[in-house]
Amino acid sequence: MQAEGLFCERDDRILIKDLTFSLQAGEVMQIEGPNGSGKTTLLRVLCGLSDDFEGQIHWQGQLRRNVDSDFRRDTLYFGHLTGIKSSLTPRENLRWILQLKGISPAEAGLEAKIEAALKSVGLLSYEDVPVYSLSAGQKRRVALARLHVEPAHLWVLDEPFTAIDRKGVAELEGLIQNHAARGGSVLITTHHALDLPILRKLHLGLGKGTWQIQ
Ligand SMILES: Nc1ncnc2c1ncn2[C@@H]1O[C@H](COP(=O)(O)OP(=O)(O)OP(=O)(O)O)[C@@H](O)[C@H]1O
Repeated sequence: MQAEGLFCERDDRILIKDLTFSLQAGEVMQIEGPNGSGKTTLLRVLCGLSDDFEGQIHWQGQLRRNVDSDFRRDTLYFGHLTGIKSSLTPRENLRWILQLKGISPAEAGLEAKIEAALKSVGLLSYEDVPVYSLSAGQKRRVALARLHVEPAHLWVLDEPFTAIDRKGVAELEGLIQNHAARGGSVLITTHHALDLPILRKLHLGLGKGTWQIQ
């Protein structure tokens, strides 16, 4: 993904000014900055969830808006609202999310994959209870199970560690590392100090749209 000359303001406050960067296959980029500096806004802009910006975003060498359906198919967006439905069970949620990506529930091996994903996030024996009866951390874990089953080149993770216990944090770091090692790309916002080898940082300043890449 390449972003060129991004400019973004909200409520007359400039969040991002003249931001240019690229994210290559195998790279993890952490977007950091104080509360309200524009991290979520930037992720939403990059993913096409907000059109309120200036500048250009390219995906696989093409303007992202021209290849929007390819981009969505190849992107996993994990936001503050995780897209998990409370009335469905963890198993049903994963089936539904995969269906949205065009994967048929009848696909060979899919049920075993879903089961393995739920086991990996510590939800074995909770597969068939409605999500509304799970704890806050377990609900986030249902959403994190997507990372095990949903095929996507680009992971966009907005504060994925919220409500996750220490073991879960280490597991998620491992997942991110493996994804990058397989050639995937990751954009992540977190206030947590990440322990990952392939890590660039984009720091957003608070006010006037300043930024810095390390
Ligand atoms: N749709 C919107 N309309 C008006 N203001 C908005 C909108 N979206 C975001 N903002 C404002 O833009 C600023 C940046 O918000 P954003 O959620 O991107 O920050 P953040 O860096 O992710 O913050 P945090 O670390 O607290 O999650 C905030 O002051 C917010 O109120």
